[in-house]
Amino acid sequence: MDPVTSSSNDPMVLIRTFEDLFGQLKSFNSTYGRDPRGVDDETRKELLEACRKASAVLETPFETMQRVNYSPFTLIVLRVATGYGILNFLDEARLSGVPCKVVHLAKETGIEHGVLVALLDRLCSEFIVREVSPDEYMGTAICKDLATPEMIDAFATFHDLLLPVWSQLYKSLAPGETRTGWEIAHNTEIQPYQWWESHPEDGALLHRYFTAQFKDLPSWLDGIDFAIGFAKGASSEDVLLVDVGGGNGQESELLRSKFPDCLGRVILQDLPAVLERAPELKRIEKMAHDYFTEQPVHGARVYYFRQIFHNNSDENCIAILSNHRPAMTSHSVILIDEKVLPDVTDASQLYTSALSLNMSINFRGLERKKRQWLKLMEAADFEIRDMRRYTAFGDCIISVVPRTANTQA
Ligand SMILES: C[S@@+](CC[C@H](N)C(=O)[O-])C[C@H]1O[C@@H](n2cnc3c(N)ncnc32)[C@H](O)[C@@H]1O
Repeated sequence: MDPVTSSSNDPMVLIRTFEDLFGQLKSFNSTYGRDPRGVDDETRKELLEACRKASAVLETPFETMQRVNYSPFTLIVLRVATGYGILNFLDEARLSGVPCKVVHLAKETGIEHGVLVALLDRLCSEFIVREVSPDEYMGTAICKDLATPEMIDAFATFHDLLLPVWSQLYKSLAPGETRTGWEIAHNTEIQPYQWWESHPEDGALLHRYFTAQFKDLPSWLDGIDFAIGFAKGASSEDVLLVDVGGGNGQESELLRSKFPDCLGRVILQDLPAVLERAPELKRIEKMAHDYFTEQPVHGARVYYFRQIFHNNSDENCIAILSNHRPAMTSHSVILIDEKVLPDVTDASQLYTSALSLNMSINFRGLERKKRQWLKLMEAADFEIRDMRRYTAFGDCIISVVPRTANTQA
């Protein structure tokens, strides 16, 4: 049903529906403490979507306009609140039961009293904080989840590195404009990953974010049986996995920790500056390599790409695949760890549609729908052997091999 145009014919039915719903939501809000025990994730997500739709329909045009216009402040306020440690003070207040006074926060952060109150009021309206009495606040259960080092990095990445670039999308789409949002925002032709190589602080922040962002979700190794499917019969000289563009190497490390008995080498490849900063990991070899040049490691069981193809246009992806074809033997497979979006969109695409725009604005890349993956592999002359979803956010492990078999053993 179209949520905007449809309406009930009978006002009494509508009034009763409002009353029932309001009563149920009030009861839900007073009993549900951010604890989904007993409710399956599918049901939780469906309810979330239904609430979001209901909330969009309930808004007046003025409310919609103000919500949209001020929406960047959610990120901006959380950047300040995590970066200045405000959420930590408020979470301590929650734990101790003693509210945190604005004068205390002003002294600790150096932020002016009036600005702090406005920040805290915004956090209250996001249900992250609650006002206990005038000028006294306390964190909620949501505050606890956001007051972590990983969240500081996440909000800093999006606020400092991405938000200024996103705001150039409109300009980048103007007739005759060929630059991406990234190129306009930075007034450069240097592409993001090359630029970050010479901006070590930003590069390190970004890679900390990449390392941590999915740590609470199932992993690609929950989607496949690596030991049976790929490592069977491998000797210690064989290359088990090449983690192409593997960043800090957390996925290689995960493989080693989940399958400590699998024989074979694990090689982490990325740009030189990234590998210099990456931690040393046990039983993982580092090798600087540009994936736009021919893959030097021949005959690996698996060439693994997580979040590489979405950073690249179809043309670039075809070049990357072509650069791997000569290295692959009949034992080799490419595993692509990426989102496969549904061919028909739905309201649950709130996060993934924004992710796709982010890829386009920065890299001329995109999150691909199933039909786009099929078309890309067809154009690259690769065959999709398997496509397995392992999270509720469309993350899939896609196994591909060259369609024209390599003549090597
Ligand atoms: C989105 S990150 C993904 C990192 C890692 N695979 C992960 O999932 O956490 C993309 C990675 O590709 C690397 N990269 C970008 N261009 C590259 C190139 N031409 N050759 C090799 N690696 C590259 C980046 O340095 C970065 O580590």
